[in-house]
Amino acid sequence: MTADTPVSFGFDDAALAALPLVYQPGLFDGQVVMVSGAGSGIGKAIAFLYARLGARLVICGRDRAKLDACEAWLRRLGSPDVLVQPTDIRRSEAVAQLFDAAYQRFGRVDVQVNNAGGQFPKAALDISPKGWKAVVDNNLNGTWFMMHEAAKRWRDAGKPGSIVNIVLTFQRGFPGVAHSCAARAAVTYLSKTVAVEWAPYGIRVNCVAPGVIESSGFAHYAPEARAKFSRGNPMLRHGNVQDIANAVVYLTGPSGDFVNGELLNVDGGGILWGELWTIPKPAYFNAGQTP
Ligand SMILES: CCCCCCCCC/C=C/C(=O)SCCNC(=O)CCNC(=O)[C@H](O)C(C)(C)COP(=O)(O)OP(=O)(O)OC[C@H]1O[C@@H](n2cnc3c(N)ncnc32)[C@H](O)[C@@H]1OP(=O)(O)O
Ligand SMILES: NC(=O)C1=CN([C@@H]2O[C@H](COP(=O)(O)OP(=O)(O)OC[C@H]3O[C@@H](n4cnc5c(N)ncnc54)[C@H](OP(=O)(O)O)[C@@H]3O)[C@@H](O)[C@H]2O)C=CC1
Repeated sequence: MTADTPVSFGFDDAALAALPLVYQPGLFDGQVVMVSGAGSGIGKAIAFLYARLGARLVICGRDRAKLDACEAWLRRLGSPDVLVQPTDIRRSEAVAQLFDAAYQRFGRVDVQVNNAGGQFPKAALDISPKGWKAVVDNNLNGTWFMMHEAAKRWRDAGKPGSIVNIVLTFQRGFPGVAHSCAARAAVTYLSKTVAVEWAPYGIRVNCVAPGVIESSGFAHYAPEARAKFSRGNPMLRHGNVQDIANAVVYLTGPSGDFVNGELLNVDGGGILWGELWTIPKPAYFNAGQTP
């Protein structure tokens, strides 16, 4: 491989579409599932799986070309209908338009998966005010606009619903991504709070925390950091995007009917053992060690 060779991470679309199913086909027949960030990585895997289980899909992200490519697969995989609506989740008016379009087309939304998000690796001391705001806006405010809009419409229509927010394993802190750690912890406790407030409306709210999942998101990290990712958990390997998709379906299907306000770590035990550096590991932590 040369420096110019494009690197891709995770399954290609054909491989993703052919993974073995652990759920019954038809499980989501008649239901409408909204997935943000469905044009790539984990979000695409989630959308593919719901399509294979019979759901109609509403997919959003900022990049229409990626969403259009995904739509073609979703139809091929068995989704009876798909709405593509490019949306920046940070813009509350765009989120409202997304819901207007979804209700106009399908008259309902049953499941919302807030997967869109991300960050850049940087030592906390070096994060600029603009960079901090961009990450918090994307991951906390954007997710909130989506959840809020979904829940208002369910309450007004007297219909139940289920939300899953994709966060990250923030529980031990996360050196190199302080902005995202703060935002995802906030989303998790926001979710626990509204899981109670919205229970009277039949709305469940849960979170999934991926550990290191080999996906298109890897491209945002330095090769030196990536090379060590697989050693960041007791299983000494990456997870894959289907691990996360299966967890999301578990929470939103009949299997998750009595699960509410929960955070499900899908990380190979990474919060219990192992270290992950998205920035170079400071020499301080190697002091006194023999090579
Ligand atoms: C966590 C799990 C680990 C897990 C540990 C190991 C596993 C890793 C595997 C992957 C984990 C993932 O989460 S993968 C998911 C990764 N995917 C993503 O991050 C995609 C989504 N990310 C984004 O859209 C962006 O990067 C995001 C940070 C949110 C900002 O988007 P915006 O378009 O609003 O922002 P921009 O206009 O580009 O930039 C705004 C400011 O942000 C700062 N900024 C933005 N990108 C920057 C960069 N690469 N390096 C420095 N600074 C940057 C600058 O200050 C910018 O100001 P100016 O300088 O003035 O312009
Ligand atoms: N892969 C991993 O190991 C881990 C991933 N995660 C989280 O999982 C989620 C998916 O990541 P992954 O698939 O790996 O990486 P990707 O970079 O492939 O996915 C991020 C997705 O979010 C969308 N997105 C980002 N910002 C916005 C926005 N403002 N409005 C709408 N869509 C947006 C992007 O779409 P577009 O480009 O079209 O805007 C893209 O499809 C992210 O929240 C990520 O932080 C958490 C822990 C670990």
